[in-house]
Amino acid sequence: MDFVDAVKSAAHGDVLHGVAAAALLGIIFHLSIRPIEFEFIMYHFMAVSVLTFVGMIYAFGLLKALLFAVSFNIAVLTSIAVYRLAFHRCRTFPGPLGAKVTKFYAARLSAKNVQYYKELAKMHGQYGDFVRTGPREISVLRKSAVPLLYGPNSECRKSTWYGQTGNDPKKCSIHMTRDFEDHRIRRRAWDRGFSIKALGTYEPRIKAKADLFKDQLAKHEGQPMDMSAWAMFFSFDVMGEIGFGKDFNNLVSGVEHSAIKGVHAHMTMLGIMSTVPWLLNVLSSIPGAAAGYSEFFSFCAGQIREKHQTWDGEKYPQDIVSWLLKAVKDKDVSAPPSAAALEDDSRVVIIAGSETTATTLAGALYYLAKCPSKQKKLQRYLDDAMPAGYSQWSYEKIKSIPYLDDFINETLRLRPALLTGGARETPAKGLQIDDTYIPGNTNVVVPVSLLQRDPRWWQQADEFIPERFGDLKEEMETDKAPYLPFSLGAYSCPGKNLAQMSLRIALSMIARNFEVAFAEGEDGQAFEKEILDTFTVTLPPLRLRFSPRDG
Ligand code: HEM
Repeated sequence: MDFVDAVKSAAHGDVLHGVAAAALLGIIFHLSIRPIEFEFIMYHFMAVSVLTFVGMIYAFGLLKALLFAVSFNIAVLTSIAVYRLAFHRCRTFPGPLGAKVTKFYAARLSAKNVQYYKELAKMHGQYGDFVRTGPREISVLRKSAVPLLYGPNSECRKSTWYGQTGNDPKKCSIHMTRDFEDHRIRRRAWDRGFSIKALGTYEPRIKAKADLFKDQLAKHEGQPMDMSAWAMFFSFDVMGEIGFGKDFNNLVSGVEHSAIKGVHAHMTMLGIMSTVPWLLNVLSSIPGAAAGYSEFFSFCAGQIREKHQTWDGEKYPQDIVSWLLKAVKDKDVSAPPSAAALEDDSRVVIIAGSETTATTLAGALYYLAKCPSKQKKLQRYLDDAMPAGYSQWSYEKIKSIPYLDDFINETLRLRPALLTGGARETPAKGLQIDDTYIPGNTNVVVPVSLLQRDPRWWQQADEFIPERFGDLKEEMETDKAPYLPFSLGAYSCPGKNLAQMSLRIALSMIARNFEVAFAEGEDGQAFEKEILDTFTVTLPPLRLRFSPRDG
């Protein structure tokens, strides 16, 4: 009996044949969708499934429809599991059984404590440097993987993770653009906004924000202040100013901007769900499901509208979004290809620019408090550069204090702003990493936070030693160790110089003007151990006390 007959017989009450036909259909369905990136049409598939189910109820009645649907789904899932375990191109890689079958395994691990990077560490401890962490995902803990995945000649594109907000390159941000060529072209508009000349226009405005920060620290002299929150206020205000030419007013009010609140409130959920590449895609397609972000989305859209009206296209752009608008106005090929893409880019400005800088600044302040001798050393360099006090501050002066950069670099080594992000997909021909061949079209994760603390390449790996980037560089073989807090290559961070500028300005202001110590009852343990892996990092509170140094 062939398949059509089977369906007919089902219609005539032959339930068993119907169930078998549905199961067969399930297997055929799985085999036929295997070559495509099905995660990107999952939402459509689900919608079609619901319609088909309703049609089946109409044709066969509820009970039979249920039976056929269950049979179809069990067959699909069994076929997927058998294929992934026994026939998949990644089948020979070791890893937990659950991870080999489904990415929901990673979601479950992430949901435990939202510290997926720790789970990755455990898996690498158990299975070695190459672990199958998803059906077609390998996590690699090898220094040699870095240039192959992120180097200038890498042929690896962004992984399927980047398709989770939709896979239309005309509508998504630069960060979610997976196609090499599309990305390369769009990157030019961004890079103009971070040129040396553009940075020169940003510097005095960042300094003005740092001075507002200084006023708040002085006002709260000796009182505990949550630096996870205040570092965020600083960096959001900087990105408001440099990203949009707008005052977000966090530093003055001491309150988080309402548009950002919703984003932060949903960061944990985002961190868990984004481990399954299609889950966010499906949810974001359901009207109302992303309500938590709606204020942030409409805020950014409003900012773009406002800019369109107020921006003088003849003037030299004063902020990053104006650089993107200029590309649109000039009909430059690098311009965001649609209004939706421009809006998405504006959201990236805030998220990519603020969260990362804030967590790094909070991290640096943590180390100031934790390592008083390093704090003293940094203060000596700053005092030498400004013997008569902070009034002598200039960016030129602090930029040439190598220890300030060493301090920031070491913070970024121990506390990178992206703990496990930045996965890449191997080219169709695959990728050879040392003696291991990774098959083509496989997502590869390089857990940066583990790599940057790996004792195989880093001496006294868990200790905060800024000198490893300076006087002890040769002795500690720093240049040979894997270090990529801003990632590397074509998709690396375009905002690196801006971030470094903000961090130098803020850290030099704080260390020059204040003694930094843990507040009473704070020992930094939670800040050290309880950071959440939500693509960017979510920090627990860090209560510090600031006492003025001069007078
Ligand atoms: C300490 C601060 C910062 C750190 C550690 C950092 C780190 C990173 C990393 C690791 C990536 C690569 C992400 C990936 O591969 O998916 C990235 C991308 C990006 N960053 Fe940053 N970043 C920082 C600050 C900034 C700032 C201030 C901006 C300014 C808006 C910015 C804008 C971006 C953008 C637009 C991308 C996407 C680039 C692309 O896909 O071509 N970042 N950043």
